[in-house]
Amino acid sequence: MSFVEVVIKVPLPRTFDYLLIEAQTVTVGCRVEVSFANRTLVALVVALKNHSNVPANKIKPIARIIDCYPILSAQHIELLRFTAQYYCHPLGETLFTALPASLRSGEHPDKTTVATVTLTAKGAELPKLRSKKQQALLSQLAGSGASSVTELKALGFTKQQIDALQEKALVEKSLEHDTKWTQAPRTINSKPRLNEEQAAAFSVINQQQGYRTFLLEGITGSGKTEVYLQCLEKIVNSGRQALVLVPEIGLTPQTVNRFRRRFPDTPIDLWHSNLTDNERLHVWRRTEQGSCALVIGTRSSIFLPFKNLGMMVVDEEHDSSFKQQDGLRYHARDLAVYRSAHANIPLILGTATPALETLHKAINNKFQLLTLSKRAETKVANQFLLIDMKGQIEQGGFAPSTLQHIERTLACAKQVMVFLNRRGYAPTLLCHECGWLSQCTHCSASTTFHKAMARLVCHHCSQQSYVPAQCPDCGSTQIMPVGLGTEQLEDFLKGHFPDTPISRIDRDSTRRKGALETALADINAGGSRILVGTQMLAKGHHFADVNLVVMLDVDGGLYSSDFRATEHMAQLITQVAGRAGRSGEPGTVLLQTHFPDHPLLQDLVNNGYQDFARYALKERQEVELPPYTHLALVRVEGTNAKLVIDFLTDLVPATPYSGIQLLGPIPAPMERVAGKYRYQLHIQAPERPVLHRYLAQLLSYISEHKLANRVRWSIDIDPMDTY
Ligand SMILES: Nc1ncnc2c1ncn2[C@@H]1O[C@H](COP(=O)(O)OP(=O)(O)OP(=O)(O)O)[C@@H](O)[C@H]1O
Ligand SMILES: [Zn+2]
Repeated sequence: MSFVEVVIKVPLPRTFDYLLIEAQTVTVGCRVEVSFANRTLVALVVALKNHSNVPANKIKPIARIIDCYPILSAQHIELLRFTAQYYCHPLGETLFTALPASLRSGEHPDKTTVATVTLTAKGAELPKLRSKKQQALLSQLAGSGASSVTELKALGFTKQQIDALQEKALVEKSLEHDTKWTQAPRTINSKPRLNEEQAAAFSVINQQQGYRTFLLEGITGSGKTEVYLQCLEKIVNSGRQALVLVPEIGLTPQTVNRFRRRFPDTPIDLWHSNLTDNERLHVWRRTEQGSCALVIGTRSSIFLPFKNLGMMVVDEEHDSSFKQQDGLRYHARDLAVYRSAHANIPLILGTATPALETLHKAINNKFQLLTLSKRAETKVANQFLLIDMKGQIEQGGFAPSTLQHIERTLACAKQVMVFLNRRGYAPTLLCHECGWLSQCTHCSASTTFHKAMARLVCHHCSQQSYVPAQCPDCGSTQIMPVGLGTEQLEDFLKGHFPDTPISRIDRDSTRRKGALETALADINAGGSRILVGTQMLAKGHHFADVNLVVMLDVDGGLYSSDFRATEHMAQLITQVAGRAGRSGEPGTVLLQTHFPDHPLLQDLVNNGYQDFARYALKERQEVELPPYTHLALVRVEGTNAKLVIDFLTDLVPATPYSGIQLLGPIPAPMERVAGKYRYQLHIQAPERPVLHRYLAQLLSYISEHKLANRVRWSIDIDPMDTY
């Protein structure tokens, strides 16, 4: 008798055996249909065996075999097995999380192909068109050759525009996968000559055979991307594929265009959360069949099944968007390290502000440190100025001297960037008479006042309500906004500089499709002179004319209960500051703070992130926090606070476990979100194997616990924040 061991998408940390009837053949990595708890479900075969411990009268046969060929290779299953085990997540859920939705639901892997678009001979003549967008699409294609739909969409083009050109017979779509690109040498467009430091880093990486992780620590604007591009050239020229992981908001048209311009006839695909299910399936298949050379993708592209991967790059490796914050809480950068070691290929982690974990590994020679200490285009470093806000008479959140700086910069025909990491008009409303504050009724948080929408919005559960005309508590009409948001900054600046065009970039202003692309294009064309924005504006952009960067409210990070807060603050300040003075003249960075003498802030602005980070590592070592110890969180939430606390209390053993430190149950920093109470247990160990052994025991204890089904619980390995 033959049996198959399968995983199913259920939250149980185990596999299931089914019987293979004679004449049925199936291999590991194929999907089958099985009956499970009176339902028919898609399952994935992870092993074949001759024996099963399930009694013969209990074992059920497979209902149907879906695939003749495996949809996951053994090597890929191995990566996902590791992921499941490391992140203490059920293997079934892990495998199904990695798969694109269409494959999860049992559809044929070639159910869909999303076209590649090329100019026809008629299109190549670039006829004049009435529609500007269609004209732009034509010239894009003239420059790029065949382009994937995912790429064109990332550049802001739409399906309608592509279809319109097809109707006019100016473009054609082809549906086939082909690997022709691996044979012909690629066209590589002109590139700058690397400076000395870039050349040194490039030659080390380029000579690397097999696995090695490089930390490319290069200050903002030092030309890290240029180093990636030149390293990738060798990979695609040898017919191998590469994955470039970028933060969620790093996938800008500018980034895409940079790769496209350098590799004009190389198949490039994009992977991010806005793809349709069909597009996802298509990119998945293209990587698997080897028909695309480069994927630029966000976090989950780490699970793409490349046929012949030759290199991986993680850009802005410190970015917290690489960590998934629910379900399978994996860190794409950490999995990239594992994956490249297994595939025996080089990995580049690039950043101006390495995560302390990464820096620690580089200092201990687990990773190789490569440094770029000079800006590629500007010779002089930016100047930092701390504006002491104590006792200042603010206008719209700005100190008078800040406004003077802005005025002077505008007068020199340069652009100004104003950064505040809070969207909306004001973070809360206050009743002047009784002290009432606008609070979310479902969360322990205040609701943000959005003036243009005339709504109060909770940024944690998205609940919206009308702005009250009177205080709900005392009936007073003296309700006023307190605190600052980007919407208010824009309002104020428009009043203060009435003739100056201003762009605001945050989640609210860019909700409409194409709005972000339009705003960025406008900034780059020099149309807007003041840019106001949240972190969407902070990273990766190259605005040549920005000469002054103003950061408001940097104090939050200095006094926070989260041990990573200062690290994140320093990264943010450095990244935002790096937007200034990117071409030619050095820029100025103004930080408004109430604590200009704070030692961390002083260290950061006088000695730079490099120095700050090494000092911060020492501090972590002294207080035995990651990366010197390893941390896991058990997070529990539920509508009944008592059940949540009882359950967590019960997980704390009566006698301590050797090598393990427990803290909790403690309330999460935001104790209630969307009506649920949230508590956590911190588990810390100096050695990773000790932590994982303990977690394995804990998991089996939880699986038998009578309260485990009455609350929502999860385990977070290497948590990025404690919220
Ligand atoms: N060797 C070089 N010679 C001339 N220009 C260069 C060179 N290397 C990079 N540049 C240019 O310098 C600018 C900054 O380079 P790049 O974007 O690669 O830096 P980065 O380190 O990736 O920046 P950031 O961290 O801020 O995103 C770009 O306009 C790039 O074209
Ligand atoms: Zn809420």
